[in-house]
Amino acid sequence: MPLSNINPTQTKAWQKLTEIYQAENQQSILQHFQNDKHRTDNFYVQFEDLHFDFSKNRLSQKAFDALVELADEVNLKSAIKAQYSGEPINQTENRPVLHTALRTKDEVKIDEEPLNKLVEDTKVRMSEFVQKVENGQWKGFSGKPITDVVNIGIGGSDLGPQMIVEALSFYHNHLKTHFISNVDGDHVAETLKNLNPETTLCIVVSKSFTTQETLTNASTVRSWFLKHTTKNQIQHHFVAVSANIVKANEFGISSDNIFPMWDWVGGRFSLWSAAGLSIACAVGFKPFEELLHGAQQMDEHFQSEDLSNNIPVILALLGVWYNNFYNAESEAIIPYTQYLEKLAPYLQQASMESNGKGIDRNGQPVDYQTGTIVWGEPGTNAQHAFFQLMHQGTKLIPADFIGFKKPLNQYQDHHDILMANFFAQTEALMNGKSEAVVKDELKNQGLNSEQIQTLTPFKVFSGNRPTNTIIFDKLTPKSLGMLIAMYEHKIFVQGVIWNIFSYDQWGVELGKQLAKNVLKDFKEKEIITHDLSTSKLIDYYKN
Ligand SMILES: O=P(O)(O)OC[C@H]1O[C@H](O)[C@H](O)[C@@H](O)[C@@H]1O
Repeated sequence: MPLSNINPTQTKAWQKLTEIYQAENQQSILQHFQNDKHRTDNFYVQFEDLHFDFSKNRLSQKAFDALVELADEVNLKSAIKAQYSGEPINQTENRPVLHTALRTKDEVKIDEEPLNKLVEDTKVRMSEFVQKVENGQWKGFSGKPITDVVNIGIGGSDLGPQMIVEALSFYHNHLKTHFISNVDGDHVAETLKNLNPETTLCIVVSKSFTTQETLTNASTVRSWFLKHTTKNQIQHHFVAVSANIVKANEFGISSDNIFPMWDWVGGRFSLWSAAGLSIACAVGFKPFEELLHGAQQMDEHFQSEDLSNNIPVILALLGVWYNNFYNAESEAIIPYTQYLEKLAPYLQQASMESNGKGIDRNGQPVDYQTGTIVWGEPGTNAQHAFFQLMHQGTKLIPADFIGFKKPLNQYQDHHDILMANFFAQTEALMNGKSEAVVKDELKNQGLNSEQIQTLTPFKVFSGNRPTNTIIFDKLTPKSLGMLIAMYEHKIFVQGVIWNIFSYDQWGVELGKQLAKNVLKDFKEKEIITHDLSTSKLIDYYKN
């Protein structure tokens, strides 16, 4: 059964939400606290070691209830069922969406064909491979063990693995992991500079094995190897992860060295598959399985928990509330750990490639806003960069603050300062600072009344800026798996509500197509018609 096809703005719940918004949008978060003494109990969910507090939002209980009704009215529950049961909910590509099958023990089938064995067999192969590389059994052409692993891929074949590898740095083994993604030759050059071909292993990750950037980078790295070794021995240094075995073979990678990807796993959701081989190489296979286990726990929560107590659903509904009623354009992700430096770039692809769509599931242009702009940086650095705008700017930027109770390294004093900032920022964003308080402070500093009058407006914080607080005990492979699966499901829920297809990405094709034409212009002097502006610019580049 396809996903239901409901314009969200035509639902009863949307009507209700519009009325609630009109009646309540002038109420501050602080007023909501005054109106509801149990707000901190009502607006939080504890699941495993995940503490999710959403009390600091411009949201009354009534608005929250209506948002849950919206999820109900667009048949979210049956959409979740459809996804997990392998129905082709990626309709424009006629594919199921089953990255969740990579982390479940339940039986999963597509058209009566069970997938579990495929998944398990691949995991066994991955585990054996990783073990060999880790313990030095896998040798380079000159008989030396591998010291460096290079992931060559782009988009989903890079961002997820790279983000996780970086996030789990604390758990790394002796292997050094590198990522080459950009077709910019400087990226390859800088990476190869410090590598020894004798001890380097490349994992070429490309679901299609036709991606221009990845093939260009992989060919350059292959040539680098061929300067030092023979064609036959290259097998010691190249493995591939792909759904296109033929193309990977053509590139020169033997079938024994190819790990499968499947069309029922979208690129940006593929880190749980063999696309995560670089993760497993960096931390070992067991921690990789713990990552999957964390994600699987979040899957269970998402599937079985009531909508009103369901963390990804609540996150998604809050996003819709701000995007469609408060007209917020973006949302910030602020992890208070340097390990999650790559979380925002990863979520940009996961979210913006999924929900950056303007055509609904009827094939009609939508007349409401869809995908938000996702951005962010770790705290406290972000505080010294863009928090000025979040505190006093004219834009409403709802933010997720992600923190951990315990640090991974020994510097507890640092962690206390970090977390003090974490709590203080959400407090400041919500409470702001009133004119009266500012005036008092300036008076105490000895300023005269004229000076106080002049300075006060600049020092006032309006507050009322919403945040979610997400706290785990510790950054572990398991908690990381939960966190990432939580955002995956948030994205899915929003796509269902906005009545768009979240799992295709046609919008990336046009640029690729035109780049091929431009390249032809560079190389073959064959003139292709461009618009005047582009022609002039190409001419400038060529001459
Ligand atoms: O894995 P590949 O087939 O090389 O694709 C790599 C990436 O390129 C595409 O253009 C898409 O935008 C991404 O969703 C995808 O992850």
